[in-house]
Amino acid sequence: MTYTNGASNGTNGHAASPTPAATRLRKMLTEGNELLVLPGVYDGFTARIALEVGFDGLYMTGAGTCASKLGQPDLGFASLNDMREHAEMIANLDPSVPLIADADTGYGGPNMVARTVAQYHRSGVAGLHIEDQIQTKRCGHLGGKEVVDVDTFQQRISAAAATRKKLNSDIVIIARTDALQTDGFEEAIRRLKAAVTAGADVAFLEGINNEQEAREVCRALAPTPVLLNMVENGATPSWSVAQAKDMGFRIIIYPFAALAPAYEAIRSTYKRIKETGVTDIDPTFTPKKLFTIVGLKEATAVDVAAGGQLYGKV
Ligand SMILES: C[C@](O)(C(=O)O)[C@H](CC(=O)O)C(=O)O
Repeated sequence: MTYTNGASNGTNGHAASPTPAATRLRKMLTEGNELLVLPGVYDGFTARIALEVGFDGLYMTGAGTCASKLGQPDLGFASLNDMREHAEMIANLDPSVPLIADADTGYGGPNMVARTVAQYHRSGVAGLHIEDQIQTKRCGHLGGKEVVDVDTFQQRISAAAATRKKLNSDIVIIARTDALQTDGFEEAIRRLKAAVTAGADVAFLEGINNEQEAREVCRALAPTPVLLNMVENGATPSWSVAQAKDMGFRIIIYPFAALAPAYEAIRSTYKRIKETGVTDIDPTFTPKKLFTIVGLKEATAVDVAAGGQLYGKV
C-alpha cells in the first residue's frame, strides 16, 4: 500500500501542511493489514541509512540511545529530555516516514506520562511505547525485572490516551508489558487487555519465549495490533518478517539491527589502526559520500533556492 503525505497547494499559494507522521502510522495500522517493518536506529547517521534503504518507518531504540548518546547500559539512565531530544532530531530528518520511539516507563506518574506524550507529539514522533516496569527499569531481555501493579500500568496508559485526546493527536500509544518474565503469560495478557481498555492502540508483549506465546498474544489481543520486538540473541527466537506476519504481528522492530554491526565494524577498524597503523577503510567512502548520506543534496537545494552558491564546488 502506498501512502502519500497529503501535501497539496492551498488556495493562498502556500503548500498545505503534510499529513502528520502519526496520522500516517495510524492509517497504516487501521486501513491496511500488512506487517510494518521498522529497523532500529540510534542516531542521525543510522536513521539516514535506514531512510536511504527505505522502510515503513523507523524505530528509535532506547537501548541504542543510552549506548550512543550517553555511553551507558539500558538501565534507566536516559531521562525524558535525553530521549525526546534524540527522537525529535530523528523524526524530523524525513517527517514523512513515521518514527516509533521508546518512552520507557513514561518517566514517572500520570503527570510525567502526560508530559512525555505531549513532548513526543510536539516533536513529530508518530508512536511511542510505555511499559509497566518500575522506574529503575532495565532492558526487557535481562533477568531480574520488576513490574508495577496493573492499576499503576493502567494509569500510565490512561494518562497517555487522555493527553493524545486533549492534543487532538494521532500519536500511536503502544502498551508494553514486561510481566511475562515476572508473572507469567496469563498475567501479561491480562495487563495488555487492561492497557487496551485504558486507550492503548497497540500491544507489545516483551520477551516472548516461543512461537506458541507469539501466536497466542496476537489471537488474544485481536483486533488490537501487536508489535514484535525482534531482539537477536535475547529471550525471543530469531524470526523472519514472513514468520512474524504469519504469526499475526502488525509491527516488527529490530533494536539491534544497527548496534551489533556497528560494534563489529568499528571495533575491527580501531584494532587495525592499533595493530597496523592504517584504517584500511573502503576507498570509495570519501568525505563527500558521508555528507551525501546525511543530506548534502537537500542542504544544497535549500541554499540554491535562497539564491546562494555555497556548495557549488563541494
Ligand atoms: C526495545 C528496547 O526497549 C530498546 O530500547 O530498543 C530494548 C532492546 C534491548 O535492550 O534488548 C528492550 O527490549 O528492552
